[in-house]
Amino acid sequence: MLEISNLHVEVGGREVLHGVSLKINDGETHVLLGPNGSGKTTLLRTIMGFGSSRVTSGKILFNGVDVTDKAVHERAELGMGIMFQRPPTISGLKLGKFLTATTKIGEEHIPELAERMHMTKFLDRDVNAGFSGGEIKRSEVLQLMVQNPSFVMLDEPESGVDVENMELLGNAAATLLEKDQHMINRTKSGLIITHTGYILDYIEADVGHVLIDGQMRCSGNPREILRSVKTSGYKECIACQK
Ligand SMILES: Nc1ncnc2c1ncn2[C@@H]1O[C@H](COP(=O)(O)OP(=O)(O)OP(=O)(O)O)[C@@H](O)[C@H]1O
Repeated sequence: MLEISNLHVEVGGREVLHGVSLKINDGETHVLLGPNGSGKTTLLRTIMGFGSSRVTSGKILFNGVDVTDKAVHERAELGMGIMFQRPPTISGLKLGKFLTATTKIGEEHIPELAERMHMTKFLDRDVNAGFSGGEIKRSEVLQLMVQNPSFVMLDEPESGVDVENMELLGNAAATLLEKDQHMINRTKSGLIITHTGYILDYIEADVGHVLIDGQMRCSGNPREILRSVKTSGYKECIACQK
């Protein structure tokens, strides 16, 4: 579904990603770990096409289409969706109107999904205006549910979320990624940034990657990588690479 080759990316005039390659097949979920500031969010924003990230070389193929120079809305049309770590407030735009404008599954499904994400009373509020940390996460996942992307990117879905909301978000993310379907029938793929790995209690991920200083240093079993990082920090990954 997604194939990134030798991607170099500048942000604010400085190269942040130094030749990142990544392949995610149909139905696979990958998790991305790495120290603060290593370039994880930059990678997701670059895949989605946000202008702040400038691709200086390399290529992003999505279902065989070269999207490297495509606009965000074109990538969204092709089936990409992202949950931001810190989404902006959109004053003057009600969440309900936003969902109606962006839905791919039909607006008749919005009330039921809003209810599932405990967001019904937020539909009349401006997008993210005064939302708490957990409410923002629920709003972001609700937006993805109505957009129904085939490639789902989640940037730290666990941060600032209490135990009950984690369960709600984790189960919703599993639905987004069709985790109830057998692998061979699954059409959705995902890339999830996590520091804690809590999301892995709800989503069985297939591959884990470690990004350090803008380079992929390691790929493998996500739970093994997480265990190693929790025990020894990222120095094991650096030593292993060397
Ligand atoms: N607009 C910008 N201008 C300058 N530098 C930027 C800009 N956006 C990001 N950066 C820098 O790029 C580097 C990578 O940032 P990024 O947000 O991708 O890291 P991250 O791995 O997601 O970190 P975290 O785990 O803390 O969320 C950081 O050093 C950050 O300060």
